[in-house]
Amino acid sequence: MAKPVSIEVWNPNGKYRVVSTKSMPGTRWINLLIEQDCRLEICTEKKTILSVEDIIALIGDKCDGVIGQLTEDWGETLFAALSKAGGKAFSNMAVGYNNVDVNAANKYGVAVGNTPGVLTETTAELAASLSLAAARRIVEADGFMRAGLYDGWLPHLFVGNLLKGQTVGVIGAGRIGSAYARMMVLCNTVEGFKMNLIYFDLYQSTRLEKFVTAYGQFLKANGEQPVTWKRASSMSEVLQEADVISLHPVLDKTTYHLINKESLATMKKEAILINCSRGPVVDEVALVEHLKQNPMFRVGLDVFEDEPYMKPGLGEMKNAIVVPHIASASKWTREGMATLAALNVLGKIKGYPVWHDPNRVDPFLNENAPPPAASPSIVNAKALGLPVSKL
Ligand SMILES: NC(=O)c1ccc[n+]([C@@H]2O[C@H](COP(=O)([O-])OP(=O)(O)OC[C@H]3O[C@@H](n4cnc5c(N)ncnc54)[C@H](O)[C@@H]3O)[C@@H](O)[C@H]2O)c1
Ligand SMILES: O=C(O)[C@H](O)CO
Repeated sequence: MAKPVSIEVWNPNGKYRVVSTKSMPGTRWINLLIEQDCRLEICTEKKTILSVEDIIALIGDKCDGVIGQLTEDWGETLFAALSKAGGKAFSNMAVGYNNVDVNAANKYGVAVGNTPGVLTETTAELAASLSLAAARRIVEADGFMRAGLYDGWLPHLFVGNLLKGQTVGVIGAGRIGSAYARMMVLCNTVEGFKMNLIYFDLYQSTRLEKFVTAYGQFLKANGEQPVTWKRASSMSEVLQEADVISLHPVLDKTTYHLINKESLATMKKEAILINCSRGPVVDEVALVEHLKQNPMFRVGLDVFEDEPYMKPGLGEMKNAIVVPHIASASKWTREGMATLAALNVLGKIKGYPVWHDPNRVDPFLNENAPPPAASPSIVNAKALGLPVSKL
């Protein structure tokens, strides 16, 4: 028998039982559920990553829906348990759902939600921060100051890279990759870094191309060097040409170890590599070796191959900046992710249709109006034949 797991209960007499495997930021998501007659149980276990057995215990005998986390293994076992308990909905509190076996969810008729859009800019900002920190060696310089090593200005002290006029490469120019590219090239209110853009994606990003073209024209009209863009025909073209490369694809079998010993060898010796997508997109052992061999090559990593661990040697590399998967960690975004995840589950429980455009979820995030009667983003809506909202 599974060990009981500690919980906090909201609205004990609610008709629908919804479980959240973690406490999530904000209270709007809680209020939205309890106003719609849900009994909400939030797991309060102290351990960071719940096991499949813990989650089975949380699901229990009757459960209408679960809000879960990207650290959990949502496969056949959990979807079978949820379905047996009468559950019809699961939502990750994340846009990435490589921890979810969507085929298993389909088999048990469980809708799978994710939280796109609300984290696009926040994640892109962290990728941009890592790019700047790596280019200007901020973490190294901070450590130097704290160690009391600074004894006066020197011409060679922590010389880094000027981004202006260099080329930024983006692999995976979807929502986040495009937002990052726009930040590195141009910006609506300030000048941006005026980098030229090269990107590789399975699909053309015409919106991004238009932005960069318009900014290039603006610069030219003002007597400045225009920025340029190029859609690469292969990832290797980006790796060879770009000075800063940021990874933003989904993780699947086409992107596993996209960056490996061979592809690293094709990059510029002083290139900067940023990963805010998923750890296994990079072969981390090969990366550590590359960092050792190329001290001017720098990386900024938010995600790791075997989270929460780093491969041996990575933590000692001065040319690596490492942060603990915090790219979406702004208050507004995390509260919004919680709201979207809760509404995904609630929508399915209430029999609402699925929102027609998961790239435009703003109406669900407006705190001053009730959310639309729809699930914001269900990734297997088509496979389950769920109706789409006409709102
Ligand atoms: N570090 C974090 O905290 C954090 C936060 C948010 C998202 N993410 C990760 O970022 C990913 C992207 O999020 P998004 O909202 O931009 O998703 P998105 O679906 O808008 O973009 C993903 C892009 O990857 C492209 N792609 C897929 N396979 C590819 C391949 N083989 N080569 C090149 N491009 C490929 C797709 O065509 C798409 O344009 C998520 O799946 C998630 O894993 C991480
Ligand atoms: O996929 C995601 O959403 C991130 O990894 C966490 O925000």
